Amino acid sequence: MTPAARTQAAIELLDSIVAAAEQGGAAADTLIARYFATRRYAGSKDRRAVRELVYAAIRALGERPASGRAALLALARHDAALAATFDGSPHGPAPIGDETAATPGVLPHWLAERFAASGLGDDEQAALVERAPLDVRVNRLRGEAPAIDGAAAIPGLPDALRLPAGIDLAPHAGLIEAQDAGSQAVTLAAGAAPGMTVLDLCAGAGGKSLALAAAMANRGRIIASDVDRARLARLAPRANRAGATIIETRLLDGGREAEALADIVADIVFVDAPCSGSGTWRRNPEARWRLTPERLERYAAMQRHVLALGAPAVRPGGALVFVTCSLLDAEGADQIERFLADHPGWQAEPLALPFGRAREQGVRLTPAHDGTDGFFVARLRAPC
Ligand SMILES: C[S@@+](CC[C@H](N)C(=O)[O-])C[C@H]1O[C@@H](n2cnc3c(N)ncnc32)[C@H](O)[C@@H]1O
Repeated sequence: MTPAARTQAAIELLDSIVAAAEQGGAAADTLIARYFATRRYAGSKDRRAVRELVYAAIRALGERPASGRAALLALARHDAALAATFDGSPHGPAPIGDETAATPGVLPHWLAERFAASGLGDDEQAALVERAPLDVRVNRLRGEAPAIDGAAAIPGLPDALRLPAGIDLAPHAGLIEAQDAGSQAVTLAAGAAPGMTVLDLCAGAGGKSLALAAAMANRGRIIASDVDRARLARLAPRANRAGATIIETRLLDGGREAEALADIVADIVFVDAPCSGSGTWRRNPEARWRLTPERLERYAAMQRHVLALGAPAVRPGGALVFVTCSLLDAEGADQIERFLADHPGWQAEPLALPFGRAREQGVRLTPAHDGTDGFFVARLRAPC
């Protein structure tokens, strides 16, 4: 592909990413994979260059741009080589005329206000869309850490490694799980130990269920539940590879979850609640173009729902651990304040984690402060 054709491809991809953000369509990575699946003429260097251009534009623009062309014009203003590819050649974009480029920024205006109100200023906001490192968890149920060139330990997390970008993890399936250091740290907050009964209420495909099983040395019982059949179905083969035999899955029927959970008396109920994912935007920065105040309120309502579902399954004196990968108080501290107001006798407990800072009754990890994905976690003790 010529440089101009690469620019045109990035424009087309950004058009579809903008439309998907508006209409709740697929993620940018999926759209990029689909685009190239039908364009076999694009070599690996072309694909990499187009992908980098697309992500550079996504990271540079806080507000959703009007079009892919407006997005790339914003980059071209400060990049003469890119501007030169708008040359009108057969597969390239039309020359730059008198037109409006998108406005650079980190976040949509309304979200910048919500972050500021949640105690996160400009530096914290900027770090939300920087590139994320590749962190993994060594699954001690399968053995010791393999020797990998460039692997670095992460202080405070004995099972974590930070790896150089682009490492192929497939040869280490079962022994190494891709898992951000922040995700590992909040799972430690559960305090899961061998012999316990743990309900992982929103288990998804089981990333944290596997970490809980390792923390429990594969002794005890983990019930991994979720309302999403497809996600939960991915857990069993992963657990198999990881040697985590104590995990049983339980598919929940949305709206009738309480009935399906009625028999459970758990030492720990771990609620990794559905959320905006604002703490993980380093990995999918276009997600900030999707969020609206209405969607945020829907997530907050789901969090209230799953917290209320989890509480009755905690044994007297047991713990309810609430986690979101979000930095917004609406999806963190505010949820805990409300839960405690509605559930007399419950108490938030102090947490000793290798990362994070106290935020009201919980702990918050941020990309700027901790170098991890962003999380909120709180541990609530049930009355005896
Ligand atoms: C943040 S994700 C969980 C990620 C997962 N724990 C992991 O570590 O990979 C939130 C999950 O909550 C699930 N969920 C949403 N509403 C739920 C409900 N009412 N009951 C149980 N799970 C629910 C979603 O399907 C989604 O898989």
